[in-house]
Amino acid sequence: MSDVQRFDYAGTGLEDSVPQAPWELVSRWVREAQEAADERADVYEPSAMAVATVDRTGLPDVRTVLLRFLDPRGPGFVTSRHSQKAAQISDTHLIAATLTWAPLFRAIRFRGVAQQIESDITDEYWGGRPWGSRISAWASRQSHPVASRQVMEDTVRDLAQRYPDMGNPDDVPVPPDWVGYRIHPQEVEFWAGRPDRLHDRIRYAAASPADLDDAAAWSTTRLQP
Ligand SMILES: Cc1cc2nc3c(=O)[nH]c(=O)nc-3n(C[C@H](O)[C@H](O)[C@H](O)COP(=O)(O)O)c2cc1C
Repeated sequence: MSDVQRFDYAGTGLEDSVPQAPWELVSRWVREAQEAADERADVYEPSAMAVATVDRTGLPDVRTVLLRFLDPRGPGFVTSRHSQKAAQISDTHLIAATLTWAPLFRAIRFRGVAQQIESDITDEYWGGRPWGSRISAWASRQSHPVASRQVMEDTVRDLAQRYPDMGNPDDVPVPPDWVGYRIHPQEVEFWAGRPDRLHDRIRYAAASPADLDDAAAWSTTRLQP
């Protein structure tokens, strides 16, 4: 890695005066990343979010999911109750995540507890997914072993016959393992890359998990890069 390319970061700084609660910045940075992805080839999958959980022995785990819900209660994603992450959430409730937009020199980190998202919200989202994705979700017992790819493809073929694509959101029923989690945060940190690695970091902290727009709950600290 010694020949790694080095280039300076020209992110927009976080001035000393930031909003009292993190919601305004979270929603603005997510929106700006999505707008940048529409306009720039170097910004793609702006919703990709690394989500860390902890198992019952204290061993951390991390994987990428897509940010699918964002409101003042925190960022949310969908997954399977069969997954390793769901088991870890059930065991410890602890969760952290980061959204990183390297070409924009920006990142946001969240730490907090996982909350299950209300099923009317995740069911509605289910109906908007492409038919093939809905079939694949039924076919997969996420994070469990399978003998071969052929086994999965055979399962998909059987399910496609059972739930054919009629072009309707309810062609494929919501599977029982379909679940969404949100990160109800206790800490939110904004990172803005600046020239000469003199980056900006502003951390919002609350005494306990709080809504992102609850001005009374949050205090801010500037951290050294
Ligand atoms: C770009 C990208 C997006 C992904 N989105 C999701 C997602 O939204 N939900 C999900 O359960 N897995 C998603 N995955 C797969 C996960 O990274 C992971 O493999 C899977 O959830 C199983 O993780 P677990 O065994 O730790 O539970 C995505 C992977 C990538 C690379």
